[in-house]
Amino acid sequence: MNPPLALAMGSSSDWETLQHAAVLLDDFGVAYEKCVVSAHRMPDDMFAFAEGAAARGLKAIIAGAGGAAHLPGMLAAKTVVPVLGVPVASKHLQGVDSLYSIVQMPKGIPVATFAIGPAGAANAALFAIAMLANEDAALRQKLQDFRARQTEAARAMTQELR
Ligand SMILES: Nc1c(C(=O)O)ncn1[C@@H]1O[C@H](COP(=O)(O)O)[C@@H](O)[C@H]1O
Repeated sequence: MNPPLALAMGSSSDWETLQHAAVLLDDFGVAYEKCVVSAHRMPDDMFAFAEGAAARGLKAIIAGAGGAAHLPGMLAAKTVVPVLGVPVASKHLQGVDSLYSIVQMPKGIPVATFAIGPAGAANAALFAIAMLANEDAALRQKLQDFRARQTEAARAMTQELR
């Protein structure tokens, strides 16, 4: 069976950020493909990737990119598979450029946009898991268990103050 999710990124340098999504997907036992597919460095490959996404059975694409981050929007332009955009922190503008590039999509081609950096990558994975959980009761239970553990960990924080 083909994996339901893809992690796409503009450069291998984005993996440091996107791996925070991968770790969560691994923990939840959700399969994914991963690739570097830059919109401006390899546009033909990026088009082929996006055009084949639905036929490969992808249910969502988590796309991370930094700087002038065209990738999530360009993928969304070429497929109706939902694209979850992760702004990667950039060297000079700390990822504000990436965030604005991804979040400010003109009306008509949406990209769901997450926070800059590792937290955004992790939340994109959790969001994708929640989407898949709509059709998968076991996965929904895992997500609820994850939330319950997180709540317990947060409650335990008060004890740490003593
Ligand atoms: N934003 C994009 C795209 C794109 O949007 O197509 N392709 C590469 N990049 C970004 O360039 C940054 C620097 O890349 P290098 O580290 O390879 O120089 C990365 O964060 C990547 O996402």
